[in-house]
Amino acid sequence: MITLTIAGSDSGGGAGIQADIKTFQELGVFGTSVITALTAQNTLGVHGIFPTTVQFVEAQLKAVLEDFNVTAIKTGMLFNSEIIECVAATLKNRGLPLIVDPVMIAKGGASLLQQESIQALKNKLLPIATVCTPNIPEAEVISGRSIHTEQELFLAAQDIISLGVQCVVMKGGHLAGDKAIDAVFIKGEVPFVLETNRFETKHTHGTGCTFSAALTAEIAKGKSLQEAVLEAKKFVHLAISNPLNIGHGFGPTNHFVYRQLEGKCDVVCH
Ligand SMILES: Nc1ncnc2c1ncn2[C@@H]1O[C@H](COP(=O)(O)OP(=O)(O)O)[C@@H](O)[C@H]1O
Ligand SMILES: Cc1ncc(COP(=O)(O)OP(=O)(O)O)c(N)n1
Repeated sequence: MITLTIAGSDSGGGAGIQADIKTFQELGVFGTSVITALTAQNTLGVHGIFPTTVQFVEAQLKAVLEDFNVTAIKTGMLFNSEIIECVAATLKNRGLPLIVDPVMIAKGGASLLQQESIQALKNKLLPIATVCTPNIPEAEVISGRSIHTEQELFLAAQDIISLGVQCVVMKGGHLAGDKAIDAVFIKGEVPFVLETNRFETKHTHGTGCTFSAALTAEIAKGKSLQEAVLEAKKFVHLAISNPLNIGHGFGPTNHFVYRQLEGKCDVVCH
């Protein structure tokens, strides 16, 4: 199985391309990459961004797609409208599962997507996406609604599905409470929730990238959306709850532990 991640590089190794490739590897799929931007980043924050030219994004896409039999693709940090439009035009009509993690702002506050690119994300990329995995602030930006209640969460998910996405996973890492809850909306099906205990830690850098990469790996293996989101939730929960304590700030998660524990993790599904 071969996957492709189209995302930014995190020199600190906890998020972006690096988190994706590590996750693919741990889940037994071969990862390829298209790098949209270099970030000078560590556990203390994003210190610089150097975007790739759209011509070179296109060259990387061509090189990977003309040689490898890719079975699922994910996007992360896309940075600007030109890159989004290039990615969407290249992937349109290929019929491959596309997982869009609509990365906008790093936890430290750095902007990883230019504000004026939201329309390109909504109008070009999401209509060809299989799954979109927003956290709550990203879902608010895409849907244009503030999300404080279950009803607002449901309506925001419907708004995103109406853009053409088949499945929306609303990641609840930013919600308060002692549970880490993600709500899964699949077009035409009854929504469900995946729930684990919330692990008290500051080392959550790259959780969203890791979750969406695990989801992509499982979809590449041919798992159903329901099976794939469950396995991705297990992967990220184990990675968060067994921290490595690396760096002086908000550290990365533990990408090794899922394999070491053979994926054993309690997730409540209701
Ligand atoms: N402290 C935590 N304990 C357990 N799970 C968490 C914790 N923080 C986030 N998660 C889980 O990590 C995944 C990524 O969520 P989130 O942190 O919201 O994404 P992002 O990095 O895009 O903001 C979700 O499955 C979420 O429930
Ligand atoms: C290069 C790069 N891509 C994405 C992110 C954001 O990752 P995320 O999983 O949302 O985690 P935080 O950075 O928000 O902790 C990133 N930082 N860098």
